[in-house]
Amino acid sequence: KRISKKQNKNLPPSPPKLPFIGNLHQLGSLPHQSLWQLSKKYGPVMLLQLGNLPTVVISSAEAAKAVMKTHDLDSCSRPPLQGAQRLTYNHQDLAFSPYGEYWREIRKICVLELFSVKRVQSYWSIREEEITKLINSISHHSSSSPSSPVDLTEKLFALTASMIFRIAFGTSFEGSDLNHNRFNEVVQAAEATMGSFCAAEYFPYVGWIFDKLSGLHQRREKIFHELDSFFQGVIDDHLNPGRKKNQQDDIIDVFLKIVKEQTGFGAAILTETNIKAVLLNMFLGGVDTAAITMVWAMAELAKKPSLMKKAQDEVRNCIGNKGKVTESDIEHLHYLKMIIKETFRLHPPAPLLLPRESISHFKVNGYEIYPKTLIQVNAWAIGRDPASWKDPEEFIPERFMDSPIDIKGQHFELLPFGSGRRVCPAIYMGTTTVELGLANLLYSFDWELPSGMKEEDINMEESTGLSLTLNKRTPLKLVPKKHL
Ligand code: HEM
Repeated sequence: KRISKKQNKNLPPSPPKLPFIGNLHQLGSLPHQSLWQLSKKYGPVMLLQLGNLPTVVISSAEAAKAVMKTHDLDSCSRPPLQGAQRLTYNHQDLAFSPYGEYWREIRKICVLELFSVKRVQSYWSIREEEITKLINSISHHSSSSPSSPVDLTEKLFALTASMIFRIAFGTSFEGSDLNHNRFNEVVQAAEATMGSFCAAEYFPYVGWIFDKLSGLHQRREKIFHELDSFFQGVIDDHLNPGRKKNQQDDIIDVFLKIVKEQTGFGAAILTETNIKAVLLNMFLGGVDTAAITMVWAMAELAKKPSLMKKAQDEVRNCIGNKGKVTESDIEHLHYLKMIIKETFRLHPPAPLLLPRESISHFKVNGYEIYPKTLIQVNAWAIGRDPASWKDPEEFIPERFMDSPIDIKGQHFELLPFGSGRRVCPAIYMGTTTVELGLANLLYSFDWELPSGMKEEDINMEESTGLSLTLNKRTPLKLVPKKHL
């Protein structure tokens, strides 16, 4: 109804829709790819009707700049997604909270206190210790069964989960109530239920019935209670005066100090619920994204051994016999940084970023965008746009050799972390993890394909589903040969 009232206005082009579901059936199992195909026909600013939700899809650097820079303030809210509502304590987190006083306050705390360069650097020893554990476990595998492959996907997810766990809670999995596997399962399940098809999102009034029948509602409740009681347990433990404190503040210590010292937090008061909601963002935002990036980078290098060798020569010439790469070495690894940018271009971990919602009326490329429209920026499509990239399907890190393009949201042809007010607040934390992890894998081992496999056999398909992040469909398995 809302759209038909505006029929005489200049709305973005739309593919034909079906009654009731609109364009939902056109999303397919890989929405970013389906939307990319549709954008080739309907243009870089396209209007879809997803059930009840008018949705504008942005698929060019120029249109992304118009939304995320020129009209950032008009478009920087988040839609009140039902999928995320329960798990974020009614959108009291940072990532899904609507634009307003609360979001500004919590974002300020996160940027200044939790994800600042100084804070992230203070956790250097956690990152280095966890990477040393990973290298030791791969070395052990390589000496006990020299020609068998390791599952790098599994190892790298375990690595990033352990790092974030220690940074957030000050203890490792071994010292906690929840074991490693169960914790990973719960985090993956939380992510899946956030991204999964939630009928209530698209069909208000009746959608909840489908969600009850499909079991989505019950699954979400179960995950919510498990995560909530775990987070509460760790917070209670930190509040216990008899607790033996680490030398260094973990994220819960930092938060609890803010709670204790706060005189006022905007109009409201920061509570334990807010802490739990932001902890959830850290796990859902921080574990998968860095692991996925390392997996894709290793898969691309395994497909192109000459690039793998070039990267190894760089890191080995730089580090010599030191035994491991440390964070201060990273600034010298220019080729590695180009590999990471190229990986982000072809495999942005969040291909559609996070959805935005428009707050006021504005125009993009001459088309009208109305308030309360959902906006999806297709970073995956923009990274493959031939208008911005030569040979876009090819993995060529050298394209960044003399290029000013970086990944921090100032160059709209490359947006792995988004841009504008909603840009990822943890870019430094994410890139540091990826750089250090990859550098050590390349320094410590030569990587071979499992016997009988050729480079062209490596499966580069993306995992299907409506998850917010985009993983490689099959695990990456390579044979490590210890270098030193
Ligand atoms: C390689 C690593 C990472 C990538 C590629 C990534 C990507 C993104 C993207 C695309 C967004 C949405 C931006 C937008 O809407 O324009 C985002 C937001 C966010 N990310 Fe990250 N992220 C990474 C690491 C992390 C880490 C390590 C954390 C926390 C520990 C984190 C926490 C968040 C939060 C809280 C938001 C929401 C910000 C807001 O809405 O104000 N991310 N990230």
